[in-house]
This record gives sequence, C-alpha cells and structure tokens, in this order.
Amino acid sequence: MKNLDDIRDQINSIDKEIVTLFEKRLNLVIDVANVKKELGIPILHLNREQEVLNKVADEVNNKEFIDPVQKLFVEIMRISKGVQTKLLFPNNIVLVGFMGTGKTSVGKQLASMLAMEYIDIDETIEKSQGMSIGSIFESKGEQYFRELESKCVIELEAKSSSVISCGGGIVLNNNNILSLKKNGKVFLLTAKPETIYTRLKQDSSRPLLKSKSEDEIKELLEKRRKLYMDCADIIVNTDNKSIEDICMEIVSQRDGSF
Ligand SMILES: Nc1ncnc2c1ncn2[C@@H]1O[C@H](COP(=O)(O)OP(=O)(O)OP(=O)(O)O)[C@@H](O)[C@H]1O
Ligand SMILES: O=C(O)C1=C[C@@H](O)[C@@H](O)[C@H](O)C1
Ligand SMILES: [Mg+2]
Repeated sequence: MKNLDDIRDQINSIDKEIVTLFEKRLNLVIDVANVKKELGIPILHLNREQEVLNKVADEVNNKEFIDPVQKLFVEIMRISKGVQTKLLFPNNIVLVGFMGTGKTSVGKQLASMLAMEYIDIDETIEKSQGMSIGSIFESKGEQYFRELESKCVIELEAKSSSVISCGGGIVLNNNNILSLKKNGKVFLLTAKPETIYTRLKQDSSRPLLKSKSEDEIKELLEKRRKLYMDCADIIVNTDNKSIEDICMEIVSQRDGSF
C-alpha cells in the first residue's frame, strides 16, 4: 500500500508547480492586456474560451477527467479575465438611464463578460430593507427611498473595477452623480418612449410607471432628459439592440482614461 505521507508530499510538490505555472500564466495574461491596450484590440475574444476548453480536453489522458479539467479551466479563465479587466477597467462602469433602458439586464451580463463585480443599487436597497422598491415607496414614501439611494451611492465610493447599475432616478440628486464619477465612467443608456413602454407594460414593479401610458412615459422622460444628458460620459442607444450587442458597444467605447 502507498504511504500516506509520501502521497501528500507528492501533492504538495505538484501544488508548488501549479502555483509557479499559474503565476506564469497570469503574467502572460497581463502581457496580453497591455498589448491589447496599446494596439486598441478588442478586449473580449468570445470564442477564445471554447478554444481553450477544447484544447485542454485533448490533453487529458484519462477521459473521465475531461469534465473536472474543463471546470478548472473555466475558473482559471474567469480569474484571468478578472486580472485583465482590473488593469484595463480600473474605474467603475456606471450605468444610468431611464427606467427600462436596460441598466440591470446589461449590467449583469457586462459584469459576467468582464469578470467584474456587479452592483445594482435598487437590488442593494431591496436587500438591505428586506422589501421591494414598490413596498418602500408605499410604506415610507419616495423621499425615504431617495435617501437610501444616496446613502448607498456614498458607500460605493470605495469600489473600483465594478459594474454599477443605478436606479432610473439616480440623476435627481447631482451629489449622487458627483460621487459615482469619483471612481467611475458614466454610461447613459437611452431608448425611445415606445421601446420603454413595450419593455415595461407587463411589469408593475416600478411605482413611478405603474399603469402609465406611452405619452406619460414620454413626459417624464422629457422632464429628466437634461439631467441624463448632463451626467453622461458616453451615450449608448439601446433601441432594437440585444443585451449582448449593447455590452460589446460599451466595452468597445472605452478610451484611454477608462
Ligand atoms: N436591449 C433590450 N432588448 C430587449 N429587452 C430589454 C432590453 N433591455 C432591457 N430589456 C427588458 O426590459 C425590462 C427592463 O429592463 P431592466 O430591468 O434591465 O431595466 P432598468 O434600466 O434596470 O430599469 P430600472 O431603472 O427600473 O432599474 C426587462 O424585462 C428586460 O428584459
Ligand atoms: O426612475 C426612477 O425614479 C426609479 C427607477 C427604478 O430603478 C427604481 O429606483 C425606482 O422605481 C425609481
Ligand atoms: Mg434596474
């Protein structure tokens, strides 16, 4: 029978090799990020992950280990992408815009694509209060919600390299925008009133839009238009675009300071 200590010694020495190799891999990942940055090459290479998974599967001797090896590489690539994006996106990506422009949908997918932390201000408030936004508006009033929103924004000043999806009314208090801009680039998502109406007509979770007509949406949008435009670093229209296309547009919009 094999000696347990001997086996553990072998595992320890393999772990040491893994650490050395992983560190080497991470350094190469950083090199890739720097080259991409310098040459302006798109950061995301969507087929690359599948190529790597196919390649490593070919390398496995015991075919029963293909699944665990691929799972390991999914994680290795997720961590590597996180290291790359920390370098390429040191700032937060802040998504603002009217209700239904897709801040939450786009933010979630963007964070996953770039392996960045995802923060949704509405969801953070709902979690901290143990109540839906509708219930907060109903039981405590809009002003109370706005105070929670501003408190949350101040706490987010400590964040970096995160995707932050704001609530639609974040622009109503300019101090919110000043805080978010300290560490972040503000992307304004836009959509036509008819698009917003179509996206949200079945959804009753937004107290300010409950059973509102397309014209009423248009009116509220007009009232807020200047606030949205004034805070935007980059504007991304979302009409007739898929969430994935919007994410790719945001990633490709980065500039030197981003
Ligand atoms: N580009 C898009 N194409 C089609 N449907 C979309 C698109 N973006 C968002 N939607 C849909 O619109 C609805 C609202 O989207 P989402 O919750 O992401 O908006 P939001 O900007 O976060 O709104 P809020 O300001 O209320 O937080 C969802 O049902 C979502 O699936
Ligand atoms: O535009 C707004 O004022 C709001 C948008 C939502 O994200 C929520 O924050 C809330 O429903 C208010
Ligand atoms: Mg949202």
